[in-house]
Amino acid sequence: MDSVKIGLAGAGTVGGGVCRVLNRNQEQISARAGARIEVKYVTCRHPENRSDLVPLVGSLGIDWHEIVEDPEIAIAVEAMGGIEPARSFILAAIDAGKHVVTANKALLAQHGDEIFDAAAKKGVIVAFEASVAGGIPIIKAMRESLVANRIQSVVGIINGTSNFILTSMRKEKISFAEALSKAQKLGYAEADPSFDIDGIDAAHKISILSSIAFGGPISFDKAYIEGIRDLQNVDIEFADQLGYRVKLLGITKRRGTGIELRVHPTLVPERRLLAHVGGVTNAVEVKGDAVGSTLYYGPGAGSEPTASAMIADIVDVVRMIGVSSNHQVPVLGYKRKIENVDVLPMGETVCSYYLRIGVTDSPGTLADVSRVFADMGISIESLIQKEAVAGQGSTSIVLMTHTAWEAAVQEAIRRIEALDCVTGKIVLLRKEELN
Ligand SMILES: NC(=O)C1=CN([C@@H]2O[C@H](COP(=O)(O)OP(=O)(O)OC[C@H]3O[C@@H](n4cnc5c(N)ncnc54)[C@H](O)[C@@H]3O)[C@@H](O)[C@H]2O)C=CC1
Ligand SMILES: N[C@@H](CC=O)C(=O)O
Ligand code: NA
Repeated sequence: MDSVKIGLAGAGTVGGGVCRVLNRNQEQISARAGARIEVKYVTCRHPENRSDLVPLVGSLGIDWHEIVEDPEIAIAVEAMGGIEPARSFILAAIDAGKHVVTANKALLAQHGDEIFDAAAKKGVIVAFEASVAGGIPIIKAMRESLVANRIQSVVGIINGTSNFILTSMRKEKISFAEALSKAQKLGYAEADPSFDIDGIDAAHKISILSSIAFGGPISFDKAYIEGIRDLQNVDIEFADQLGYRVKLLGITKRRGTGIELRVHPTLVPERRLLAHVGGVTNAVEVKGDAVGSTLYYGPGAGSEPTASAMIADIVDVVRMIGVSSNHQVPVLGYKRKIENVDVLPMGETVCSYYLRIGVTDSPGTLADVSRVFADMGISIESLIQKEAVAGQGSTSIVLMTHTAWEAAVQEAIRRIEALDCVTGKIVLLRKEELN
């Protein structure tokens, strides 16, 4: 059996997992790939601390240039994370005629155009299954298995860390900080965890999926992004009482001649499958005109689940070595715009809303608030007015709206916050019906 040599830059949670799984399942993987896959060279910042990897790989070093300059290495695997030097490593590897496998969604969301362009010119593959939803084969499903469809929407829980935090806060009643620290210890979080809790990582991922679904370049810069950092327990509890779970969702869907692209904490009806996806697990619902609604579920982060996706890419590349780039699966709908759809401004999206309004406990308050909604043409689906705590003189109105334009809801909030009877900022969460 022939052998294919790979060079791996980055040997942390993900890179370490790639070495372990490749070594453990070497025989099966090689038989399936039709070639023996050998990790010739691994680079990381502190090879002196990675004696565990020594028996698993050819050699360990610090300088990724060695991978790029080694003509024996056919596939450069990037698991360093961040923008630099990951971008330089990938571009140099492409320039040297190597195929690339990466888990780096931040890099692809921001520099994907440059990287895929360079790869197309060189006729090499850039594979990125691990970049979205960890071990779930969502990229493969969307690029290959759903190719017959006009995609209508992609909606998912695509950040394991924030889902882990939300689940722990709700079930174990532990604090946000404690849940985040647990997720970091388990290797789920990004090097900068604000990417996870501020929705940026989910936005990187949904931008990649949106580009695959609808064609055109990756539009991360046009995504609306809101994370879970400011989410309060009281809203998780109200949502529960109303029959919803709060999930951080990545959403991209057709609306008229455009597409919505957004990430925010979302109320998901309890009866939907996505409401019950807990911990680090991810789930993505893809709707196509031919297939209908499909759901992909599995571990969205962690060492070996992510390694599983990277090794699948490595095997795919091994099978394609020598095949002309015209016969390879195209990267995205990329550049050859499949359809002429642009990302809509957030004001032009349509949702139903949960609003919690702090008000003084005085006559006419509810009428004043309701009048603003009526004036803006927003209809209220349900409303709870909490009883005032004795002696405090203030209370909350919690309401759900029917679908409305985001711009109209924002204007209503501006007007309501200006009323004398309203105390403080209104809390807004969006709702998604799903299947
Ligand atoms: N941890 C996870 O569950 C998942 C991570 N990813 C992505 O995989 C990539 C790697 O993530 P982790 O393994 O979690 O990170 P990590 O921090 O555990 O590992 C990073 C590795 O890269 C090396 N490295 C970083 N910067 C370097 C530099 N400038 N020069 C040389 N070596 C450098 C470090 O020494 C370390 O070995 C990131 O792009 C991340 O977004 C993707 C899916 C899941
Ligand atoms: N930090 C990410 C890792 C996987 O992409 C997450 O929590 O989902
Ligand atoms: Na994946």
